[in-house]
Amino acid sequence: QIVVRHPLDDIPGPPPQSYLWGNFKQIFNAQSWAFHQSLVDQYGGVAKIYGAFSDIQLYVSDPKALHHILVKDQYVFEETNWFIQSNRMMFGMGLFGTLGEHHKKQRKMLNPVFSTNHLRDMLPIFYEISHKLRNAIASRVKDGPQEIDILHWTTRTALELIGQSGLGYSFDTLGDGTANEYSIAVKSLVPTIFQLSALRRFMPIFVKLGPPKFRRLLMSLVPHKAVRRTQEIVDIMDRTSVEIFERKRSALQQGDEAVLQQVGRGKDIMSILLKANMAATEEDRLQESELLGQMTTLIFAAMDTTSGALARILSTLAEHPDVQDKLRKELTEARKSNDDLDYDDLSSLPYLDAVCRETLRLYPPVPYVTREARRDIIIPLSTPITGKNGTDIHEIHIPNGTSIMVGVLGANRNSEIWGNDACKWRPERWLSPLPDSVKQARMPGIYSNTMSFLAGGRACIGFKFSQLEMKAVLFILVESFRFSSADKEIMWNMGGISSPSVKGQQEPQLPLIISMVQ
Ligand code: HEM
Repeated sequence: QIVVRHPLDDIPGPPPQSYLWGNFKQIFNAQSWAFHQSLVDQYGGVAKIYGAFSDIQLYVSDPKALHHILVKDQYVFEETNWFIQSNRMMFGMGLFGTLGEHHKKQRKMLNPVFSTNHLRDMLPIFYEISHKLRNAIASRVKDGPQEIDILHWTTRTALELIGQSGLGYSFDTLGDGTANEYSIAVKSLVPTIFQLSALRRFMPIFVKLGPPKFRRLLMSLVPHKAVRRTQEIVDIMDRTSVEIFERKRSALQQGDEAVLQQVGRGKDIMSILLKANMAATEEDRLQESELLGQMTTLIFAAMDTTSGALARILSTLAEHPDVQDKLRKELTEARKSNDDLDYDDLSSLPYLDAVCRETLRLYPPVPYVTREARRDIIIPLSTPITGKNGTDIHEIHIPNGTSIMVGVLGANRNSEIWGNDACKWRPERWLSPLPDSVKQARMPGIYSNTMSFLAGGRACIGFKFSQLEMKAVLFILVESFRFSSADKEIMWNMGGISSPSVKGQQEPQLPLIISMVQ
């Protein structure tokens, strides 16, 4: 009998549940939190897991291995083919649809747009929207505490924040009027494509089936409601992007006065990008289709991440009234006059910063991402793991084609790095120097020794933008309102982006009791 050995045979990990599903159902279910955590607790920085048809994959949270996967050897460990191909179909040739040098060229053009200087200009927009949100909630709770689905409001706010400051376009006045077609479409995108998680994996085959028109026809024949809805959503997003883009371009051609008349007053990401692109050398310049592709990419990347993070912070504050009171004290003391705080003052409020960091560490809105080795490669580990045969493993030979789950959650909650209270929400940890183990771990993440915004050339381009918008919203909300838990069990559902719901109910929501601060 011939026994074929696999290079990853010695790596320990949980047994597959079945040949067909491997550990797939344990990894990708809405309540996989404990399973992800157990991979780190039981097996260390690298665990072997099985995908569908028992495809051998790795769950990685070891800092040095992550540095290789996301930074040093990032062009070996690219996004998976199905991710890139399905993103191209949905968002066009934006940052989520390109690889290698092409992606690098787009980042080069986009990075300066996210600079601190531009962010400073966006802060007034963030405040304006936060005040609208405040007024909308105040009108509902002025006569006494009310149960309010805060996710509904953080989602509308997050869309308006990225709409105005990203696209220079207002989708929602945060009033009582009905939502427009675009906001309805974009809000249902993530839940809809979540239903297509398995089908998306066939995208690399699908895109080879002839020209786009033919594929579109084929797509319309697939007997699946979510496929049809995705098509509708993509069409609406595409139509809107083209319309906004044309308006922007014509304003730029008409000159400064016309630019200033627009929502965002020409300070939004797309206006800056368009201007920069016109001034760029031939070699650096992006094509029009690439600029268009960035628009829905930005909305998609910014909306559910930000709204989920804001909702998570508010519900965690509701569970910890002492922290909420302490935070409110910091905010009210900081507001010396009626003015909103400027960029530097808002960014450097220590307790607000600690609350944001701690929530994003413990509850990363994107709990994992996937990558795929595009050739055989060896990666070293910071901490050796014990192989199945009892010997220490210091480096791993990864075969071409292996899928990697980058364990954001696992890395952020590692007790060897963060201490025994790694799984506890404790903002105070950020107010004194972090333990030496955190510095020594050298986690490659771009944000506060965590992986929440990832690392390397595909790390979150909007991470500073996101900090600032969240702080502006939290400043206004927490000084005005008191948040407490409603008598309902909240489930946080793991997915590409995590979202809350009430136990026993499907649709995303997060009810909290809100009252005015007297
Ligand atoms: C709490 C909020 C946010 C979190 C936790 C977050 C997290 C992430 C993560 C983990 C990635 C990597 C995804 C992957 O490789 O598959 C990413 C990428 C990205 N994010 Fe964010 N993000 C947040 C907010 C934002 C905001 C507000 C913006 C825009 C203003 C933004 C724009 C992007 C873009 C464009 C990418 C793609 C980058 C690339 O491929 O080069 N994100 N984000």
